[in-house]
Amino acid sequence: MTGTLMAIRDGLVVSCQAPDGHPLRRTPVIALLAECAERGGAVGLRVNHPDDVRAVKDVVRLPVIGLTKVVRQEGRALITPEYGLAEQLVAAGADMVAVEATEEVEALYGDPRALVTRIREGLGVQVMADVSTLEEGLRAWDAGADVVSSTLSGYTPASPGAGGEPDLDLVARLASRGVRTVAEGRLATTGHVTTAFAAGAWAVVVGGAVTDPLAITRRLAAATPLGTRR
Ligand SMILES: CC(=O)N[C@H](C=O)[C@@H](O)[C@H](O)[C@H](O)COP(=O)(O)O
Repeated sequence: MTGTLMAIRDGLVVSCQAPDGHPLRRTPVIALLAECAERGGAVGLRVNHPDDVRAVKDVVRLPVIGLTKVVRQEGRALITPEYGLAEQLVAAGADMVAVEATEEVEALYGDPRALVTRIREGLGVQVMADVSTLEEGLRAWDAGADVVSSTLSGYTPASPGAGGEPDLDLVARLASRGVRTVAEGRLATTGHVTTAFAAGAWAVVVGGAVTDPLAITRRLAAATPLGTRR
């Protein structure tokens, strides 16, 4: 095994993203977040959209897991549901591509396992399959995904939210079935990180807890006497 998978093994990947409408939603800002992550000891980055991938690759040497979120009128955004999007990410310099392998995406775009195979073979990059349940993870792994990530647990109808906590139980269940598994989604403390690795994680991905000062401020402000009275 080579490439990005080996580079991120046992390490921290920082997801450098900001949604539309967020004050940090500017490509140069995303590149600055990536630089902070690199200096802080991250071993990889997760970046949304070819423009941001290109800007980040210009300033850091870390491997980049690229994805493109497809925003829908209703419901959450889907993660790289089409081959053309993966092609653009790789052209922009992505070292690995993250695609969603959920029941939801299957209903709208067809079997994500075919997409996993097509990207691996057609673009020659490793694929991270973002899933929300054990079944989705096992299917993606059987289809040849290089690594499966718990990214979407808590965000699909098939996976009720875990009360704001990361779904490390899913990580443990996938890992115990021999699936190379990344712990991602709502990791916010060093305890989450160590528990994830104890559960068998290959790597961890942390986003908002590192890169979202708006959310961090909201959380801390809510704990003040003023915040609790609101
Ligand atoms: C659900 C979804 O679309 N997750 C996205 C996937 O790329 C990102 O918005 C998250 O920031 C990322 O998964 C890291 O998670 P957290 O920010 O909770 O550490």
